Amino acid sequence: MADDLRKGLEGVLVAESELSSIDGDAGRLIYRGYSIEELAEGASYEEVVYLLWHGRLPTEDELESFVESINEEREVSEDVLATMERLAAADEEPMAALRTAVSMFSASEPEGDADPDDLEAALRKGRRITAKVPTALAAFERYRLGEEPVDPHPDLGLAANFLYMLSGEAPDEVAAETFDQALILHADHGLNASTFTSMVIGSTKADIYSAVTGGVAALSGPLHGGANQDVMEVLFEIDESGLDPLEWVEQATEEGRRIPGFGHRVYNVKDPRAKILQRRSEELAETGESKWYDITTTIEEYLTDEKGLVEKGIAPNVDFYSGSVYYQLGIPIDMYTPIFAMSRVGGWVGHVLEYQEDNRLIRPRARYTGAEDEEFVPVDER
Ligand SMILES: CC(=O)SCCNC(=O)CCNC(=O)[C@H](O)C(C)(C)COP(=O)(O)OP(=O)(O)OC[C@H]1O[C@@H](n2cnc3c(N)ncnc32)[C@H](O)[C@@H]1OP(=O)(O)O
Ligand SMILES: O=C([O-])CC(=O)C(=O)O
Repeated sequence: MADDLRKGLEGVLVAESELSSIDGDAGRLIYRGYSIEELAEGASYEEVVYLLWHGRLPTEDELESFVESINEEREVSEDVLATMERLAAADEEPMAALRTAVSMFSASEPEGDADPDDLEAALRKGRRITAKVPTALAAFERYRLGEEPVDPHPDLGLAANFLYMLSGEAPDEVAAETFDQALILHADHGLNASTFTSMVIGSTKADIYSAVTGGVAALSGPLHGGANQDVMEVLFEIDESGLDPLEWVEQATEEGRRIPGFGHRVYNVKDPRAKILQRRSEELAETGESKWYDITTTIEEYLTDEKGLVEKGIAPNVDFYSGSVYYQLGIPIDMYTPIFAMSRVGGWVGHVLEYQEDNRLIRPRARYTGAEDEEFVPVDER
């Protein structure tokens, strides 16, 4: 058995997957062979989820019935709503509320505890989770505002409907398209920490609700999905500091601060999704507030040109520009990471089921560095 220790499992191959592939040196991302740029431009989030789950793009009819099958499952139980209301009143973090909601969804699962080897049933459950996450999240936000939840809109797709359920108003075309694109960009990304977490849970043949709940938990950390909120916090900090963004970033790097939204385990160059989101942020800045876009580009230029971070392989990741996009869409900051989760459900479900087709319990080991041959002394003699 190999004894080399790969901390953080960096570069370790643990599975084969047909879902997505990242070329970290070229800055290229594909979902099942299709470039992220083309999918972001031409597909909808539901289309991409279909692609991830079924291995090919849907026909028009297939897409229509897939969207319908998601829309039919969007309602959440009264128990979930009541819990969202209580958690909102208790000022709970949205990611924690979402984690709780996903865990609760299983209580109203119409197929009950299906056979763990029934992957078709698991996929239907995954579809129910995908459908319900936006409803639970939007309800949580409405309760926080002291408002009643808004029922899902029968004619809107997942992205537009989420914005509708947040505000009670149907979004304009630009907002709906931008948000849909953001969901596509976040849908899958190889064996990132949250996807791997879901796969580990799935590999024990625990159900898909458990696997997705674990995915939400893993995504919440600042080294992973939590970074998009941190980027916006940094932009606020800069704005409130009264410093020129350039001065701020000089000072911050001198203090050795890590800039959220920079660096990635796989990319050594700028993340292709950051490029797309940067363009969206720029477009929104043209008709709205340009401050946030300006600050982010100043930081990026400084870290690239002056600090040479990009030469060291530390470049903007997907989280760097998503914050300013969401902010301009009027989405509350602490919903950014839950939105990431809302999209990544597609990838989590896809990877868990793909792995289970040829399942092997995931169980690595640690090199033991503790004591040997200690003599046990009973507690009353210690
Ligand atoms: C959706 C996502 O999950 S994308 C990632 C979101 N997370 C962030 O944006 C948080 C900021 N970034 C980071 O903390 C890291 O880049 C990670 C966690 C994403 C990747 O980490 P790892 O691959 O483990 O790299 P690691 O943390 O070992 O850093 C390697 C080197 O790059 C430096 N570095 C990494 N990220 C940054 C950063 N954002 N700013 C400044 N320096 C950085 C580290 O200081 C380290 O330098 P050293 O070797 O001189 O000590
Ligand atoms: O791949 C990773 O390590 C992080 C991630 O989920 C992403 O970039 O979308």
